[in-house]
Amino acid sequence: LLLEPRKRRPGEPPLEAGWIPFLGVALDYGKDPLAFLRETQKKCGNVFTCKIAGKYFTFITDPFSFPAVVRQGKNLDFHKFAIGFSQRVFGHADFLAPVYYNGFREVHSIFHQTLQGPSLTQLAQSMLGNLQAVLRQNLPKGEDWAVEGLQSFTNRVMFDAGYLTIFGQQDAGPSADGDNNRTDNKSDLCMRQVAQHFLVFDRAFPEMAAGLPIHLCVRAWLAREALAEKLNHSRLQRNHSMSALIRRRMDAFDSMPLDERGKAGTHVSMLWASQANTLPAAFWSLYHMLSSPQALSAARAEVDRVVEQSGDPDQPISISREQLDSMFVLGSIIEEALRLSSASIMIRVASDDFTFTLDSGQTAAIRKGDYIAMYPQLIHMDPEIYPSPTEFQFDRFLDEAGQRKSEFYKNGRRLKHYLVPFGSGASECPGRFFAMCEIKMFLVLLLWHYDMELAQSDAQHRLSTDCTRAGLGILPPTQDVLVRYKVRPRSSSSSCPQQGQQTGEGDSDRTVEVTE
Ligand code: HEM
Repeated sequence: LLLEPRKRRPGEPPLEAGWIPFLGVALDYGKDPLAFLRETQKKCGNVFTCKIAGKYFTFITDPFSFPAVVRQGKNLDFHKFAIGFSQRVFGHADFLAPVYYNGFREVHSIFHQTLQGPSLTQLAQSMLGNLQAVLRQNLPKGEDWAVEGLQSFTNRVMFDAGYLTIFGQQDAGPSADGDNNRTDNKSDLCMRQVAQHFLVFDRAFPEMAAGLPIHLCVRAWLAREALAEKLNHSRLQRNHSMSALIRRRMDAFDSMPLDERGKAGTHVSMLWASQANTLPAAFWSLYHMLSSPQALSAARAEVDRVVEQSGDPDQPISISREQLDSMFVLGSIIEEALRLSSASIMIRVASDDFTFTLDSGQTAAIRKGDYIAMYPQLIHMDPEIYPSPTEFQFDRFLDEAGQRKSEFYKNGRRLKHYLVPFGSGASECPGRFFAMCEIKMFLVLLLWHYDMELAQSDAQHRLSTDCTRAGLGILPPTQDVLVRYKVRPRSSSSSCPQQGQQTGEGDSDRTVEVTE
């Protein structure tokens, strides 16, 4: 029965089932999803169903119809797909089982309580302290240029600071020179191992997303188990300066009928969610800024203006809520980098047969169990919405007054969903404000403390995105590029973020607040 070709029923959207049994159009889709969807849209219109690896996906490609999907009526379920996938990849419990239902709802509400609103201020404050500490430990202090891969540099700094902010740090005890605030070699080595395991695990995501069982991706499986070992509750309990997000999740999981490995699996999923998109997004923001002389000079002027107001340039940077919010140039650079590199897919499962009505009034009959999919890259690369869509224009998200631009049009109508790197509706990323904030702070610190430029040969050629990860979020570059950097001469005494130290929420009196 599985091999019997599905017939299009009256009222259903056009069906692209390909000619290969089971796979359907999986190969064409997998080669270049954006090109495939554009072609099919031209042929079939704004709604069509594709058979991909035995499953039926109905793509809604008209951005004006997105709100009807993300409003998530009773017929469209987000959790069924997301939890099934997450369980398979991270090896945690099946949270759709009735025994976990109430506990899971509570766990889900923790995202918003700890990543947004007043908690975000604390989290951002902690991240700023950790970023300054990591930079202080890693960057050259003399006047010579250091040379490194931009991706490896970004991953190192952002992974370490992000990890310490979310999971806290192991108590390393006083170091030989008596400096309690320094991370000694032992815990530094530990952090490098965690980062290495994370990258190995993350690299296997395209295969796992395509359905390959993790046990067949042996290196990824071993890396995942090593991460789960690091994030088990007895170890985490020894960490200090842990975020409220993880503290509250630990309490919630302790009150559920889960074994220790099952609890650790949920923390591995949180580690992945907090890092997998942030690292490439930070990379592209920095890369595009360094590649564009206009972007770099506008960003530097903005940072100098804002940071100089905040007191003693020799002290670790403190940034108030208003100051961070007033950095529209950096905001525009990050949003433009996200627009160019984001290739996520939003999926819902039809929990019943129903009829979907598009914004135009056109209807489409949907079968129970089919997937409804939206692919925001179609919007991000639409030349009608974004002229010269493949070009980086640092001021694309600035209006005439130099403030954040939020008016974009298609067919003369204003769009609600013009930039969707964080998803939308029930599945919208709860960490989006924190993500914007941490990338902004990363750029502020680099611009303030360092001179940085792409190595000459790398400055001339354009990097491309790694499309094998299409559907998974922010695409990384296909290769790394060299960057050189040194301490920015400022005054005789100011150099790098000297006094910064790793901080947890509430550890520091710096003020960093961000707007949602
Ligand atoms: C630039 C950085 C980021 C991007 C582009 C991004 C993007 C996304 C997207 C597209 C989704 C929805 C996936 C879906 O529809 O299934 C998502 C979900 C999620 N993200 Fe992010 N994210 C980023 C950073 C973060 C950070 C820093 C955190 C936490 C500290 C985080 C936590 C989460 C969580 C917990 C979910 C799952 C939400 C749920 O199950 O309802 N993300 N993210």
